[in-house]
Amino acid sequence: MGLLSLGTPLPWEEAKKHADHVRKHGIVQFLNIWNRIKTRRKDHLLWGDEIEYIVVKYNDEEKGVKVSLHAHDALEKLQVLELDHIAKGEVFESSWKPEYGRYMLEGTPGLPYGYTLDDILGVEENMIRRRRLATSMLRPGEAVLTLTNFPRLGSCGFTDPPSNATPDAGASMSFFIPNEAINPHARFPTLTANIRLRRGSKVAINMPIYKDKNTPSPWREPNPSCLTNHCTKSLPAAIAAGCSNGHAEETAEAVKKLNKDSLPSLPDLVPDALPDHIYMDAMCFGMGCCCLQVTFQACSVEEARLLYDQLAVVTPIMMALSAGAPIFRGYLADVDCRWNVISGSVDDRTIEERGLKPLEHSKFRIKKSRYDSISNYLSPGPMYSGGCNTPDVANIPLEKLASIPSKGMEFYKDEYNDLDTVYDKDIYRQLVDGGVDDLLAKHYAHLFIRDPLVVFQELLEQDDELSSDHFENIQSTNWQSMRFKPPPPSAPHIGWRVEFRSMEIQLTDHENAAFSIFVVLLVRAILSFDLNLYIPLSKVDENMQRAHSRDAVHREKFWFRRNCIGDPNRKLGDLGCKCPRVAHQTVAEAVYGAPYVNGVDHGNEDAYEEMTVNEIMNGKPSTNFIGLTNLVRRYLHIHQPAISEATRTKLEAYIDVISRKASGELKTSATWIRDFVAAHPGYKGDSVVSEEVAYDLCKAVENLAEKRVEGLNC
Ligand SMILES: Nc1ncnc2c1ncn2[C@@H]1O[C@H](COP(=O)(O)OP(=O)(O)OP(=O)(O)O)[C@@H](O)[C@H]1O
Ligand SMILES: N[C@@H](CCC(=O)O)C(=O)O
Ligand SMILES: N[C@@H](CS)C(=O)O
Repeated sequence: MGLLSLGTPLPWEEAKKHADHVRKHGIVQFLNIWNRIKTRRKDHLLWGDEIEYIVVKYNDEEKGVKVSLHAHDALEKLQVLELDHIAKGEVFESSWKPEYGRYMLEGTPGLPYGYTLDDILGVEENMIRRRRLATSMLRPGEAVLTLTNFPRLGSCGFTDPPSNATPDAGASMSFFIPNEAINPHARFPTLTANIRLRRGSKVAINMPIYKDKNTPSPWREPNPSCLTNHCTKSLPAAIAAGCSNGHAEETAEAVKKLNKDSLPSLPDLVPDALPDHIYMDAMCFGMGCCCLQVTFQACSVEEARLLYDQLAVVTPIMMALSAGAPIFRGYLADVDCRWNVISGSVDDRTIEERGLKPLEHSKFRIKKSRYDSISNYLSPGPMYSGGCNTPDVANIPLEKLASIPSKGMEFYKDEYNDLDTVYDKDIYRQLVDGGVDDLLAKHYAHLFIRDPLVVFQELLEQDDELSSDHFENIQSTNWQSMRFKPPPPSAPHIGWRVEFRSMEIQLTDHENAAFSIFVVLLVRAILSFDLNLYIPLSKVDENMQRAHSRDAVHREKFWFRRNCIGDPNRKLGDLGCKCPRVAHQTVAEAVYGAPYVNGVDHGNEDAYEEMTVNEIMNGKPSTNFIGLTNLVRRYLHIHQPAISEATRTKLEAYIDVISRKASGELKTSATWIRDFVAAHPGYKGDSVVSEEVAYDLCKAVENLAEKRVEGLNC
């Protein structure tokens, strides 16, 4: 959930006139923050998770399931409860925010978790209590699910209470998504409308259909009956108004041929709808999906930059492992993740920016949607990363660190920052003149090529010393696989944070806890062993696409470093370890249990290769690659005497979930859902997920999460 400012949102024609103002002041606001706290050190490694929920409403007699638009009322009750506690000066155990869908909730811990390993063990319990609390606010017949996508989102009559799509009006002008399904907070409909208007057409998302034994080939989606019933009168106008997307001539032809009594297949009617694909035309199809995000506070800006980079490499791997979205609009898709759907759902680039026409009115050719994988690494490299953890750099002022001419800096920039990312030169100059180094200036000058999408009349003029609203406006509508978050000016106690954003929500709290805790422990291992996970960003992008495909854990390989150990001879004490028992150990001793032998352990220092998820997570003995789960285990092992046996056993149980998902012993959520559909007696092998199948699926997911049935999967 992003910036929730309130006021009168400007329509796109007005908002765009203020884009330069928002950008310019946004950068001034960032510079004010930067110059105030860039040298701040020794913040604690706090962290928190964000869980997104879908609320469904069952009709047990008819075996029906809808998304419940009353979730919004439950959210209001949750927020009142939270505010009551705050008014009494108490901390409430959870915090609740709106999300894009009116049928969604977002819950976080009331306060971020602390940095001890015992703190980590409270996470699952907190998630369980959050689920119970949210459930207690529901109406009869409703349930809270942690399901990445509601399987029939956008199918006929998918909301409770019923509502109709209005393709000739409303924020998204969707054939499938009614306005009522969108959260009424001004941010969400305004984002929706302004993305469409800026783009010059509706968004167009096409996910390949999963070809089952009875799925026709080629598959041309019949016009959904709801489209026929509700929209025939206004359809020609709606298609012409919302759907031209650079195909104006084809659209005009389709409209001419339109016969209201016998509608042709969807691709015949709507030029954006591709044969053999599930077509989606609205922001809700993506932003109405649920994810699991984890935010970390780093001890310093340098450490935050390092974590941003290293974790970015891991985002596709964790996405593949957490895959949970095999069904869209009531059809089985040949993909397992939400990522490309969301990416398409907020793709506000104009035709020129997308490279379909020469640049005339737009300023840049832009390769990616606002929602996508990161485009720049931020850290000059592990050797300068240690921040407050590394005694030998802890006392060097940041200005000096950034200006040290180093082979490392050149190396990381040239070899790994290889996406040739477009950035705004004027903003880059504004940042550099304001004291920001090249890498960070390029990062923000890239994010700031985007226009602000939601501009509130009342918030145009701000005190740039006190507010970061203009900065957050652009920052929070760059939805990338990682987010680098400066401290807000209003909360001086908060430090530099990074947000890990690629994971899909898991069906159970145990799995959500396992994924969150694994990323937390990986952060510890990265910092303790000064790991080096860098590969070229172009390879990270390739990995992101591979992670998206069906059963990527078994069927794909991913680029990864053969050697993750930065400097095997470095002493743990030099990396900030204060424990006298292990501080004298080298990284190689800690990781491999033996001193480093040149060339034997690591081969070519900088090589990367394609590995399966199992190899990346559990190790590849033939190349001595230890695997991320084992690195995490080694981190726990070296601290063994300080960790109680009980804590160690519980942590191992979480690591084990990840390890067994990687090995295929446990199914991903997506595979579990696919298998459920395939085995359902009502499924006809034709890729169609009927409401009856969806009902039983939602019930099964609810039972699994509520532990009414023994963990089928975990
Ligand atoms: N100082 C902190 N250090 C680490 N994590 C924090 C800190 N403060 C809050 N968090 C955690 O960060 C997560 C996101 O909280 P935040 O209030 O930043 O949400 P947000 O603005 O909705 O973020 P985003 O829009 O980027 O997802 C929560 O899990 C919260 O517990
Ligand atoms: N729901 C979105 C994330 C929304 C946000 O950025 O807060 C997702 O699944 O990735
Ligand atoms: N929830 C996301 C997408 S609308 C945001 O507010 O940024």
